[in-house]
Amino acid sequence: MTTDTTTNRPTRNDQPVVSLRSIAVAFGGLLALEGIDLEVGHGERLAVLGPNGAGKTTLFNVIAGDIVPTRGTVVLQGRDCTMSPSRMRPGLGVARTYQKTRLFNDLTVEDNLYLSQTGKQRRHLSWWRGRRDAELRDGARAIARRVWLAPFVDTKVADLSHGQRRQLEIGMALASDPEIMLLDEPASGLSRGERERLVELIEQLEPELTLLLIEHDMDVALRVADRVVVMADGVLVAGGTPDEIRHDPLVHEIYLGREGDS
Ligand SMILES: Nc1ncnc2c1ncn2[C@@H]1O[C@H](COP(=O)(O)OP(=O)(O)OP(=O)(O)O)[C@@H](O)[C@H]1O
Repeated sequence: MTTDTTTNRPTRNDQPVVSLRSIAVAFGGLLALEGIDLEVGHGERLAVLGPNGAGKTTLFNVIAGDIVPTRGTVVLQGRDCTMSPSRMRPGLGVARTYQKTRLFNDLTVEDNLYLSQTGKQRRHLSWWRGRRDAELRDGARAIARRVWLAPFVDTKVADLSHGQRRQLEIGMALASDPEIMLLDEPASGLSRGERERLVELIEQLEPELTLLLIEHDMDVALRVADRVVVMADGVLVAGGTPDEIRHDPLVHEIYLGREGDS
């Protein structure tokens, strides 16, 4: 494996970008994940489906370093990262969004994006040194354009619509220039029109970006993904193309059946 000396990240090769091997996570007596083997390729768009409590967020927490697995190995871009803490993961190319919004409501869109770039300071001091404030301002506005918020750079987050906040959260994650992006229920609580816009936004992100998406909305998940895995009770129970998953009776029983019950 070679390393890009400017970013200190492993460079692209044929290895999977994300490789989880025999992952288990126990919370006391509860096994939230068990025997998870999962590989995600460069630029792949993977949707993770499953009913409440299936283990989807725990899976993301393991990839993002928020949880050290009880057993198993996490390999990101060829590097064993099992024990590396979450603060190191952006340097390994990982960014994520959360179910609950983590924006600064009283600041503008530009200020939020500005600050999300300065967050790199801790991670890439060499990157930060010599950069002028104006460059970071330019960077913030460039990210706003990437997430279709250019007309709102001077708008306070508190005055954005729910959908625009989701767009901004994706922008905040993009600010660390990630190779792997974890989107945790980006469409939750959005109107039909907002969901449509979000799907289009996600679809036009750079094809090189590897994307993992947790989404309860099957329509959103199956449109955005080129591969889907389904979880239930901490294990992977199905996987395939969106079309295969759409017609899988087991998936209907496990996922849609339970969702319909709730
Ligand atoms: N920090 C924790 N401590 C104890 N139990 C936890 C913790 N985090 C998650 N769990 C439990 O682990 C299981 C999996 O939770 P997880 O949040 O990963 O599921 P999920 O598929 O993301 O659910 P949802 O769709 O509701 O977000 C659940 O039973 C949950 O209660």
